[in-house]
Amino acid sequence: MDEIQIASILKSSELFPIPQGVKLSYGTAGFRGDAKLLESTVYRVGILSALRSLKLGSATVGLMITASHNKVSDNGIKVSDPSGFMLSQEWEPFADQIANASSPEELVSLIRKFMEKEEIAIGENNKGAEVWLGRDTRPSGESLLRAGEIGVGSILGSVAIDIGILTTPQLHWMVRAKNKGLKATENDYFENLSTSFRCLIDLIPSSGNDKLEISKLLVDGANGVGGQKIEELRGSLSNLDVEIRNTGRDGGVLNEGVGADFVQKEKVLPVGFGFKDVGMRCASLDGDADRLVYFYIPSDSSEKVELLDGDKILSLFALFIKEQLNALEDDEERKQSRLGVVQTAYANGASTDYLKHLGLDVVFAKTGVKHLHEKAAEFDIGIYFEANGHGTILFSESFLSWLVSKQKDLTAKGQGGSEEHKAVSRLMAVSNLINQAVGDALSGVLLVEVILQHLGWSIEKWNELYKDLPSRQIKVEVPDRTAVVTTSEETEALRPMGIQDAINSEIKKYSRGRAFIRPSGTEDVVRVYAEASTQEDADSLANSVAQLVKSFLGSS
Ligand SMILES: CC(=O)N[C@H]1[C@@H](OP(=O)(O)O)O[C@H](CO)[C@@H](O)[C@@H]1O
Ligand SMILES: [Mg+2]
Repeated sequence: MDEIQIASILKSSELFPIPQGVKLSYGTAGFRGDAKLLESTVYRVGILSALRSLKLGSATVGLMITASHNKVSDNGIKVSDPSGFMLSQEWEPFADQIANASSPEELVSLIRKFMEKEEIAIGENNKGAEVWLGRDTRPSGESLLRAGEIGVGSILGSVAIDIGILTTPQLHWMVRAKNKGLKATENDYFENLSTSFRCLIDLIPSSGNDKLEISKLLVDGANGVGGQKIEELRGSLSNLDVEIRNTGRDGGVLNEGVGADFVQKEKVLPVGFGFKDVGMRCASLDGDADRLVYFYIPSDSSEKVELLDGDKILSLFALFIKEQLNALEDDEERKQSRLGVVQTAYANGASTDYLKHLGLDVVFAKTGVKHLHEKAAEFDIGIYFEANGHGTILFSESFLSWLVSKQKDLTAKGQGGSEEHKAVSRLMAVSNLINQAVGDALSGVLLVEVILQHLGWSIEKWNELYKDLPSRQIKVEVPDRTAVVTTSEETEALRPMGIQDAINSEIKKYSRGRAFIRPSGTEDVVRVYAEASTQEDADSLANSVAQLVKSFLGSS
């Protein structure tokens, strides 16, 4: 790193002094916290993303300013690798180090060491870095984005491009497309969704179409960016009647009493929905539209909703994909294609039983989509979902090329109209529709909708795939959540010593009891999850485990 470069970082970092007494960690999904304290973090992640681009031959890297389902006064930042996936976990320690560097000099020294270790050069012979920056609708987003731009710009020769207000998955999709040399604008994203949706609609068997009159879908946009983007997309979609509420334009506050996180955790109606909507098919997105859950109001006697969470969306997708694979009649090898599903410890036990019953390979990963994504990528078709509604379907490159050649073969043999050809075409359309980079509520909604139309199913019928075991989640505020250390699958606590034995004794008291604790990676809390055969038991088990957490760790 030469003197001019050092001077550039020293000068710009003076603009963003680090707040006192804040310890930042890249966490489950990037840095998050009170927006007022984040400028220096975003500036520094701007530097990191420029270095990441240089490391990967000046490929485009994405920077997304969002705190997803957190309250509106929070914000956050996450990095999209050139592949469109999350930032490589190998770089997270560096992200932590520079975010916490206490002075401009320390920052420079950390960057210098890291560049040496990673053999990153900034110089005339290299092309500069390119970083695309997006943000959600939070009011703090604009000034944070400027801080990110200044961070990128402090690495000489780098270009920062402001892509504007986007959903997180849109930015990931655009970055992935750009680096694959494909059309990568927001319009291209919309066009890709509407074309592949249309294709799947056209492939619906006519008997499926007759069974169900297409009823209106109600969408809760969490007062965030997702509802606004569906509004933009709606014009180019036929066969989908959708009404969008909580777009954020009608005075509602982001994530307050609305959105996928609220509906999934509280299992009650979001603001803007009422008894007039009994029986309607409803979907809820989160603040940055990478999560999706469905729900309906079963009767007009309570606020409670019937929730169709990420597990149920995963089950619907798995069923549909399996049906298509089964139709590949004459190809034993590909019929055996490895279709696998990935869940976390938060998956409802009944969903896991159901998926295993379907004959699927079910594997578990740690919380956080980066962990699920990695495992799903090991299959020909890997479907992953967190119970909270974040997930997608990954198709391996080799499976996709097989599909392409199979489609050609069948057409050449005059079997263009065969069931097998249709199944191949459906799988190809799904791979285009569903966001291969990250979970995406927009593409998720479209896939759910077209599968329901294909099967001729109502939301109630879909809900009957299996019955959720009653569950309860609680957040416990403690002085130091890092005092909880878990096993790699997060189902057992190794520390504090003795707490797991105490939890086990509680679990034993309940039929189908299951419970675990883990420190949140996005909030300053310890999370408690419990499941049992009745809601009262799940609540009571969760409460007693929460008490244990308080007595072992103290309450704050
Ligand atoms: C129980 C739960 O819902 N945890 C969420 C939450 O992580 P925590 O580490 O539990 O705070 O936010 C993550 C990012 O959105 C998401 O991936 C994850 O599933
Ligand atoms: Mg989100």
